[in-house]
Amino acid sequence: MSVATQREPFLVMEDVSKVYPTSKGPYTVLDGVNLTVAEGEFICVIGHSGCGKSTLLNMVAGFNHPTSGEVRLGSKPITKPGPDRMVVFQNYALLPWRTAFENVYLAVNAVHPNKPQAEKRAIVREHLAMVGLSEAADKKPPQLSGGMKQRVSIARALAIRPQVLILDEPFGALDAITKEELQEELLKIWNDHRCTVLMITHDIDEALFLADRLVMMTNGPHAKIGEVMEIPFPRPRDRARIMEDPQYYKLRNYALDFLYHRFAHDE
Ligand SMILES: Nc1ncnc2c1ncn2[C@@H]1O[C@H](COP(=O)(O)OP(=O)(O)OP(=O)(O)O)[C@@H](O)[C@H]1O
Repeated sequence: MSVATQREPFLVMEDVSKVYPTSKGPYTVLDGVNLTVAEGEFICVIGHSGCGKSTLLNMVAGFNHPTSGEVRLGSKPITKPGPDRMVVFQNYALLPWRTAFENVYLAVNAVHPNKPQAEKRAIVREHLAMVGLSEAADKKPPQLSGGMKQRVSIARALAIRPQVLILDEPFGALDAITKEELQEELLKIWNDHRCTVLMITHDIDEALFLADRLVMMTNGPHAKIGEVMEIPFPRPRDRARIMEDPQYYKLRNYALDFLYHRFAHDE
């Protein structure tokens, strides 16, 4: 039995479909997506480019709405963005003319305008420290490496203390070593704070290291959830140890087979 079925449903996608109007007529991206996520779960979503992963996560963020069906958090339908759900994008989305500190401060200030300034500054410092960026607080994004910029984005999202952290391929633009470092940091932060995480990735090894469950989407149009894989490795996870586990390769091959044989892309 999955973690989600053992616990109260927290985030629910119920029969979600999305149709975009296009010049060639209606284009059905998602068709009947159902997923129940428990509070504190770490979910990775994988699927070929264009199948609708961002469309789905944007509905959880509240930037986009289902054409039919419903996305609920707690028992409330999600209708608009809110500080209970924060998004980290692949391209960081930082203000380049503001320092790392200011980028995080602006978000904290937007959500807590009435908190005393000293308290807001303390929240910013705490979260920059959490991602190892205390020394770089006064640097602006052009002076930061890709990994550092993504750390600022993660600090900014977490400083709001969201219930759901949505990560849209956050490490896709980083080199392999930086990516592994950030995966370790994200996992440590998640272990300490346990918010619910939804993360899009194209990297099966990343998903196997991070997630409780891997959601595998079929190809679009009319994409849906093909399968959900339970990732059974105990936590805290150690990358070297799980890679020695024979189950690791079984799960990896299963996901690869799903993507490259059963739902191979046409092109
Ligand atoms: N506003 C829109 N109007 C029309 N079509 C759209 C719109 N937004 C997305 N699409 C189409 O919907 C499909 C799904 O897009 P989406 O970005 O959700 O996919 P994805 O799985 O996240 O892709 P990738 O992995 O490349 O980021 C694509 O074919 C895209 O062109």
